[in-house]
Amino acid sequence: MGKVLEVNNLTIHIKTHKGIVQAVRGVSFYLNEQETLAVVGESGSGKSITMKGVMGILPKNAKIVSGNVMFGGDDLTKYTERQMQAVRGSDIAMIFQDPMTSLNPTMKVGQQIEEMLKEHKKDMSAEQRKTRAVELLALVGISNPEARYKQYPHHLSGGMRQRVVIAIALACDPKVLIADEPTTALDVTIQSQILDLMRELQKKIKTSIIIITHNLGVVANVADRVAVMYGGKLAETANVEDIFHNPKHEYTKGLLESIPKAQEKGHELKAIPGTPPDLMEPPKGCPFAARCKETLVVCQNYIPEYYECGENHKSACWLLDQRAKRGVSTDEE
Ligand SMILES: Nc1ncnc2c1ncn2[C@@H]1O[C@H](COP(=O)(O)OP(=O)(O)OP(=O)(O)O)[C@@H](O)[C@H]1O
Repeated sequence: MGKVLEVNNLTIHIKTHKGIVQAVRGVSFYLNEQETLAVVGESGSGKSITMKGVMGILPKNAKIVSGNVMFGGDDLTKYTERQMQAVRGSDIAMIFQDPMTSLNPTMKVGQQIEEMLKEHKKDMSAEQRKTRAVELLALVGISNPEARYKQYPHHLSGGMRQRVVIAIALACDPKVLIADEPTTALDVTIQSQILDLMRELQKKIKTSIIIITHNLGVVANVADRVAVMYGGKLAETANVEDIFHNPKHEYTKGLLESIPKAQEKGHELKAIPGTPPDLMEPPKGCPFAARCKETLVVCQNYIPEYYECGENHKSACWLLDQRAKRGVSTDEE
């Protein structure tokens, strides 16, 4: 399967009045055609800034320091803002956390879908746009789409609004859809409906999807592969089965223990003790060392490289080093 997007060694710094935040520190990943990749990590791990870097919508104080974003044979980091505007929406679309902030409250939902078409599909007639808008509303599972087309966002429930946001994002058949926490603003039942919808849509329209979330639990049924981020770096990437059944990074294991299990009554949730590192002064060694139960001295001082743990499976953990495996101390003591 071909790669639709490839990010290599992306490094992004954010300038603040207190200093420079090293928000993304040499992140590399790829997205295959028709695949769903989940990027998972606690708040502040750098997920959103990474994707904003990919989309060319970084805040003004943020800058790509190095690395590239390869899409269709081009490096998007070299594109001008005008070129990126053409890419956004038509080739790569992004959905944000809160559907209410992405929708225009003063415009009917049908019109909002048509705006997207007007911008990117200039040869469509008004009639074709309307037909397409209604078709898209139906595609995202909105019943009675003809009537909904004429309604304003406040007429719709939260789940419906999120469906409209997805319809707008899909209007121009993007090759890649990036969904940033598409479900946090919604209740759990709606969350799973939206994720099911994304799964279904992927089969129908063959888009590649990146889902950004802090909740590893919600991606179990939707993702093909998972990239776990921590402290501005990727900790582990693997197929979803391996992440759940054969995790290699202590951070991934910690995230798994903190997933609420609905069936198990009295299941004790174990939040990972401690807090993520300050990215203004990132630790010298493994970013997770300070919270890791298995930490070695080497972890404090040197950043681990990525160890191959199987097919599509890489983890940045010193415990996977042959020396640690043989019981030889990699510590300096
Ligand atoms: N506009 C900004 N100005 C300054 N620092 C920022 C800005 N946006 C993000 N950061 C910092 O960059 C780092 C990465 O943030 P990012 O939003 O990418 O994390 P995240 O993993 O997506 O978290 P969340 O799930 O809370 O969105 C954090 O340390 C954050 O405080």
